[in-house]
Amino acid sequence: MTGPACQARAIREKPSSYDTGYGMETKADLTSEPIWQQIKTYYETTGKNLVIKDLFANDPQRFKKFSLKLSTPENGDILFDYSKNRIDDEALRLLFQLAKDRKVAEARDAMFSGQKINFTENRAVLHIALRNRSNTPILVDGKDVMPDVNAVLEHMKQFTNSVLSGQWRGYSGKQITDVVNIGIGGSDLGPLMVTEALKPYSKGLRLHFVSNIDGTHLAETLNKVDPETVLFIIASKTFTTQETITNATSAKEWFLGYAKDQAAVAKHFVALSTNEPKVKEFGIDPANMFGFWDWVGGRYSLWSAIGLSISLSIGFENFHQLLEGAHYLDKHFQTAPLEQNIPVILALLGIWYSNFGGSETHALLPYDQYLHRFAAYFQQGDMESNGKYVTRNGRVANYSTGPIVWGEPGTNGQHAFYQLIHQGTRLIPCDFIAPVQSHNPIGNSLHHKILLANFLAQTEALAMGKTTEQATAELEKQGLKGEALQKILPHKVFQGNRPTNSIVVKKITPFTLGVLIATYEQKIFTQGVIWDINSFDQWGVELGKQLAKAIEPELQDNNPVSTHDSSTNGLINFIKASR
Ligand SMILES: O=P(O)(O)OC[C@H]1O[C@H](O)[C@H](O)[C@@H](O)[C@@H]1O
Repeated sequence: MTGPACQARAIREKPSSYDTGYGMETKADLTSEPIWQQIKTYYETTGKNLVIKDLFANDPQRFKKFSLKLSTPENGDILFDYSKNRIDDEALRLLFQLAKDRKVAEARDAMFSGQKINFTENRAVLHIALRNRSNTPILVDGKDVMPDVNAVLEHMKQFTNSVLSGQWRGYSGKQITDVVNIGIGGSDLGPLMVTEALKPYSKGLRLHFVSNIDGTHLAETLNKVDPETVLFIIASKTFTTQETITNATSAKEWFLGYAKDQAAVAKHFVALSTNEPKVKEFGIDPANMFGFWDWVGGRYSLWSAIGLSISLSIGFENFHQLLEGAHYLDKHFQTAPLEQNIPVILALLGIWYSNFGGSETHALLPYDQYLHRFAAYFQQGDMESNGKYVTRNGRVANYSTGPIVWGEPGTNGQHAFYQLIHQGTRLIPCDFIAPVQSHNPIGNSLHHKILLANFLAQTEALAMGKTTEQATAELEKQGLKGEALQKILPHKVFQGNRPTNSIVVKKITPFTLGVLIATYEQKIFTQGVIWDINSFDQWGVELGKQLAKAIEPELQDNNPVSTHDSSTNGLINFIKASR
């Protein structure tokens, strides 16, 4: 056989020098997919001219059509309203086709069945197993991981109960009152975000988190705790992270300065890690180690032993509820048709705006003070997962991938950066998250009524804006006319057409929080599949670590350096001369 047919066969049969991990052929470049071109054309001809206000005016059924309700067994309904977007039936049809053509369902099934989809590290991606409360077997290299998952959960339960009941005592016989989690990145952000979000469920221990290598973080925390009643949790998947090991070593020195007995360490230090030899080397008894596995990514690890501080804060039953909520969402993600699949819809809307509409960022705006670290948590969750320019087939992507994620809780954000969302020159898709019920209905729920009114008003204002006619009428009412009115008028007009999603839960409970976190995790997964990137490695953080290791010894003495670029040399030499 010769000619193009032979060539095509040769291309198909060419052994791949890497494993894409999905058990399927390497994908075509995204922008050369016919569906990509179709969406592009549709965006250019129709999509960019869609006006949310008109879409509502022309379709009384729009909310009904573009919203979904999930009914949880015991935590009320969850409403997902995506009608305030610049989309119509055809845009959605094309986007769902994109998800199909990019094999989102196949990739999802590959993840859930334990395939090593994190091919640059040759690892499965199984945070879903950590919350697989159905206990269906999940195999990695032919071995069911669920017995190990359940054994660690049991260990966490026993330990939590023992500390909370007061059975676990410090070296001088006192009960534990404070827990200090020492970890960074995924070993910090998740437990911190969740313990803050679920504070109303606290069982009484005071929780502290030390992450930064800046000595201030540890010093300020140690000032607040008593060596006789503090428990240090050293949380590190690798147990080699410089910040965490340095902070943990200093914490141990501080502790021994009071306890003066090496044996006391066992009563005040536990480790959460995949690396038993390093845990031992640090001086923590393996009996006080809670393990997990290489198939748990750091930024997906709050469901693992890394969640021990969560369990200590809210009790094991509530931690279990968090897992149940995430599992509930996982089942939705696995079984709902793409057209009714909330994470998939969120992912596709993000792609619509970022790849076709040119948006650069995505705002997460929870109208709940307890969720004040939610956006910070998903900065790592999203940006470390999808901040990649190399595709799975090793090429440089010629399209944008992960967005810049940011946000603050409402209403604080309204008085800070919402101006730019309303009247700035950039397109900023926003997700609003709100609970119907507050944990603190003070003032006969007055506060919460005002909070919810603001959430509703903002999404309405962003979508509908204020026309020239409306603004004119308002100014006239204030007595302005003629030139004076014309001068101020353009500043009072809101174009609107700013897209938002609204997610409303009955209450922020462990279960509903589990649903929310898993929703965004699976959204990130879906986008990574469509963009054809590996969402589960993070090589991009390595270079800075390497260079820091090389620079650190150069800061030992005061001799000027000249081995770097002139800026880095200049900065180092300034620091040396100024200390
Ligand atoms: O848990 P550790 O091994 O200490 O890692 C902590 C963090 O360090 C890194 O540099 C990674 O970028 C993060 O993904 C990780 O969560």
